[in-house]
Order: sequence, then structure tokens, then C-alpha cells
Amino acid sequence: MVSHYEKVGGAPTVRDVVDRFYMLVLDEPDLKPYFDGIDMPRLKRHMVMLLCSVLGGPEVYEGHDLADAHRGMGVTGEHYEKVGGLLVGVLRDEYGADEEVVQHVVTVLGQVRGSIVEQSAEAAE
Ligand code: HEM
Repeated sequence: MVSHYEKVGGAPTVRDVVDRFYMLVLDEPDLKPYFDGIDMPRLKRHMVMLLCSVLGGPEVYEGHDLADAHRGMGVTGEHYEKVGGLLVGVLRDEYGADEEVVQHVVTVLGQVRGSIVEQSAEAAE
């Protein structure tokens, strides 16, 4: 069976997707401040490993636990949706990932949301 990872073109494609994704994220004035002073090459490296493993590639994610990595940032639900939308948009619209791959990524984004978002309508209750 061909994995999602193989379907999209493996690590070289994932690296390009992640580069493009952060380019778009940093182009958004409301998202950019979160990344001030952040070691972007390291962040990209970790995101590449994570996305590769999510897609079924052999890479092992060696970054921090997502909740630890985002703790204290006050990421809002709105910003989370926006960042997730940029990632999905790059995969689907710029790299032609098929709908099965896109849906898998959307599912995982739904699963990790609770670890990353700190300011949501739910959290304010
Ligand atoms: C959409 C789902 C997201 C995923 C899968 C994700 C994934 C990651 C990963 C893998 C890291 C690296 C952790 C490490 O280096 O140990 C990271 C760090 C980071 N993320 Fe996210 N992230 C997401 C959403 C967001 C959002 C919405 C924001 C802010 C708007 C954000 C801001 C950051 C920042 C600033 C860092 C750097 C933390 C540091 O190096 O201290 N992330 N994220």
C-alpha cells in the first residue's frame, strides 16, 4: 500500500511544503508576532519530522511534546484555524495532495488542537 508520505513525494516535498507554510504564516501580521525570536530553522526541522511521521514516513518526531512547545503562548482558536488552514491550503492547492491525504492531516489537526490552543471559547468557560 502506498503511504500518504510516498503519495506526496516523501521528505523533499514535505520540506518544501513546510518552507512555504512558514513563509505564509510569517506573512500574516496577526501570526508573525508569535514567532519573534524563534529559531525558525529548528522549528521547521521539527515540523518536517512531525509532518513526515503523520503522513506515515520513517522519520521520528524529536521535538517537544506539542503542549509543552506551545504552553504560555496563548494561541487562540482563531489563530489555530488560520495556521491549520494555511498548512492544508499549501498541501492541497500548491502541492496537489489528494483528498485522502488532506483529510488525514485535517483529522490530526483536530486531534492536536487541544494541546495547542489556550484561549478558546471552551477554555474561557
Ligand atoms: C496547526 C497546528 C500546529 C502544529 C502541528 C504545530 C507544530 C509545532 C512544532 C512541531 C513545533 C516545534 C516544537 C519543538 O521545537 O520542540 C512548534 C513550535 C512552535 N509553534 Fe506550533 N504548531 C501548530 C500551531 C501553532 C500555532 C497556531 C501557533 C501560533 C499562532 C504556533 C506557534 C509556534 C511557535 C512560536 C513555536 C516555537 C516554540 C519555541 O521554539 O519555543 N504553532 N509548533
